[in-house]
Amino acid sequence: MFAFFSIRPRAIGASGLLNQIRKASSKRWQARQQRDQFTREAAVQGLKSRAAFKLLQVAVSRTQPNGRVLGVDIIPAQPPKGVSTIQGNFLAPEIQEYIQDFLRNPNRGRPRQPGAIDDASPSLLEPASNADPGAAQSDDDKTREMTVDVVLSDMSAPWYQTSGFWKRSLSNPYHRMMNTSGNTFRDHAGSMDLCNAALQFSSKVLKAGGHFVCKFYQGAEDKELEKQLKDMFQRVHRLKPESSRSVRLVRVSPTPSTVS
Ligand SMILES: C[S@@+](CC[C@H](N)C(=O)[O-])C[C@H]1O[C@@H](n2cnc3c(N)ncnc32)[C@H](O)[C@@H]1O
Repeated sequence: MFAFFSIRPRAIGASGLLNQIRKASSKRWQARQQRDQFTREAAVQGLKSRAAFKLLQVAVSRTQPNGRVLGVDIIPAQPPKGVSTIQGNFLAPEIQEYIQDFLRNPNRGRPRQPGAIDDASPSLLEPASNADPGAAQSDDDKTREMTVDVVLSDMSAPWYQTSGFWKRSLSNPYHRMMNTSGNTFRDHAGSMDLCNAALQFSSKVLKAGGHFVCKFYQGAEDKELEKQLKDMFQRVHRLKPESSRSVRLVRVSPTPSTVS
């Protein structure tokens, strides 16, 4: 159920008070941004925001010159140069299948060479092959699909969009939705679903020796996630990065055993 509320100031004085509160909160936000070492550093390095410290732009710089970086988000996001993006719900099986298709094709996400023919893409002109799409994949086929070095998830359930609907350009998409509801249990449960989906997906695409990183909100179910990680990977680290302001934690697991 959705409910709409509007707050109408009862007297002119109340409107002034609201403005003052807004200004004070905006000043506090600005002061905190200026103090924040990671925001300052991001500005110096020309990165999009402090979030970039955790994510895509860093991924691009670490994987140059031959790597590929694919970002997935349910809301429109302008990718940094050198990143491919898919807009879709990662929890939907068809989106995960689409991502796997992308990964299977070694030419996707790379600069096109003049005159090169993309052999790995299915032709739109020729009839589809007679191969039974439901045929079971052999173990060899599955292993060949495990080509990814790092799966990194900082997904957190988007909250309702409340402003910015008028922005319609791709380079400046509408405001990001809030990423926490303020309800600790709800944030935790939502983040566990997203981490579990990312982990399950990793078991299909991560190569032996690959890494899995995910962000989650602490709670009752995270022990179970940690147990699963320990079954799949040789080392599991749990930490709260310095650049994170909130109580969220990140679990990092380098040097995994073979994921099957
Ligand atoms: C903390 S933000 C990450 C922002 C982004 N990494 C960046 O650097 O700007 C969490 C993101 O997870 C996305 N998200 C949440 N649930 C998702 C889902 N089911 N599928 C895809 N993306 C999702 C949200 O839309 C949001 O942009």
